[in-house]
Amino acid sequence: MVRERKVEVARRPDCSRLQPLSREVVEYFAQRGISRATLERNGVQQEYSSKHNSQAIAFPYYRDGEVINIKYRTLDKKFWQTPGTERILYGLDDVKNSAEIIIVEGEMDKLALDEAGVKNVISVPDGAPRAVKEGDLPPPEADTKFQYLWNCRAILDQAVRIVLATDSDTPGQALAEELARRLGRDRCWRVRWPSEPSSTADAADPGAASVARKDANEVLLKDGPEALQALIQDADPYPIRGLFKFSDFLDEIWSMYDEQDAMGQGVSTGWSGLDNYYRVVPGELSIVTGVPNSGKSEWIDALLCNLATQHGWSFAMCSMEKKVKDHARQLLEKYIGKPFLDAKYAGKAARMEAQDVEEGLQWLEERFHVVRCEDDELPSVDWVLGLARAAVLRYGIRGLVIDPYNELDHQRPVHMNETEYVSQMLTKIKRFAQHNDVHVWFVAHPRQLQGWKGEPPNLYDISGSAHFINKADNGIVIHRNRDPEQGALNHVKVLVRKVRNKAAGTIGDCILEYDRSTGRYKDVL
Ligand SMILES: Nc1ncnc2c1ncn2[C@@H]1O[C@H](COP(=O)(O)OP(=O)(O)OP(=O)(O)O)[C@@H](O)[C@H]1O
Repeated sequence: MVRERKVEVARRPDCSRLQPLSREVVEYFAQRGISRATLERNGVQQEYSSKHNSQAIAFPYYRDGEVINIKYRTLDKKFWQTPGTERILYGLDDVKNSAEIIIVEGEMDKLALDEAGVKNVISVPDGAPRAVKEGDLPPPEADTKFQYLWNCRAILDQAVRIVLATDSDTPGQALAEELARRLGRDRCWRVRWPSEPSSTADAADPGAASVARKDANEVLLKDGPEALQALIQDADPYPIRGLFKFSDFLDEIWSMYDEQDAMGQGVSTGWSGLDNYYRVVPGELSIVTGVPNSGKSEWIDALLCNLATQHGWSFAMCSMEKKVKDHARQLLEKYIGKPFLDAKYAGKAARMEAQDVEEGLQWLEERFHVVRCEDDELPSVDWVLGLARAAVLRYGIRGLVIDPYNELDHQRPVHMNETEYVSQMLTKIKRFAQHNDVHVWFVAHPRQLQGWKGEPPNLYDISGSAHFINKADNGIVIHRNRDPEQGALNHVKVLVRKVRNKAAGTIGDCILEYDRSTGRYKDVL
């Protein structure tokens, strides 16, 4: 059996007790710049409230000449509406068939604009929310707070330009956002109410009248009808998420100019020879490759040590192939400049003292954060980026190392090929880098090279996908000579094969000299 749906019929308010405005109420409006003629045009009346033991202003909400709701307001600002009535917008009959509609936050602002000769104005009935509600919009039938919009949809749908003239405070701006979400940002504009001048000259003059205005009524009262009309006329297009103008980035553009783009040109690697080709820019992604044992990890560690000591950077490192104690040893050797162990690799160099270890450990504590997966499973890229984000918030890291790529868990969905998968993963990493202003070094191995004769691999040799090179901001190949006839064995080539940001570098090769006992690199002069 089909259950009969109970249709709720909205109540109509009782208009029989409405009275013409008293002198006191007319005077109240006059003090706010609103004339008797405007009040009459909008049918504003009054009614005695026994509950409040005072007269209340009555704002009738008309639709097609019929009173659908009445909003009451005492002179000391107590508000109520007839329960059970249909919620609609105030002033609806003034915007019938209007291509342009102005929406304000209260009846007083609607009347203020009317006074200034701007008639195509409606007001929301219930003021502004405290904040924008997170998450997706509810379906219209569940959108109780904004039911008035859905009830007036036919009229609102006709507007091609909707000017949001809600208050300048936080709730007013939240209301503008909630309205724009529902009405469509592309046809919304917003009024920029005058704000306090920021110049110290003005601030220093306490006698200067405040120029900040919160709403239409205040502008009418303090600046007059023409000023109010002009503000409505000059409304700005409502921002559309994801669609910008360069002027939205003026601060960044000018600070880049004024500061000679100190960060955009990157910071020194600590090796002047390499700085000609590669400098480290926060927010970029560098892919580092090289044949096994070429020294990729060693070189990245040495670079991080330089960045830490010379620029005070700190890092999160996800180096899955290394034991933590070995990684600590390698970093300490670079920092202290002495071998950690009395072992063959140290040659004749004396090992570091316990005091050096103490000092170095203190430095490691400040500069490096280790990302490690405690269980046997391989970590996913999302897991690594989640921890790196935590390290940004907690420790302010400027760099992240993921070494190597193949030690991440690659659970590729069945519908995705490897190219798509790598592309999506690198997009996540780039987004992380950009949003957090963190430089990411991503180590990827080349595929097995057939008939390899000792030459450096190509970036396109990286196993998996050409996306590595396409998506990277920088592509670096680390290569070391293993043939004494070809040159010194401790020479390491840093082959900069891709640089997207011309302010930070260019393609080219640099040779560094490796000191096996300390793991340090220096320029070959
Ligand atoms: N120029 C060099 N001369 C001699 N030994 C070097 C040189 N560069 C690096 N090494 C040594 O090679 C070893 C491997 O270095 P590292 O782990 O950095 O290489 P990798 O390219 O990251 O290796 P893998 O691809 O296997 O991860 C280390 O013991 C390091 O000391």
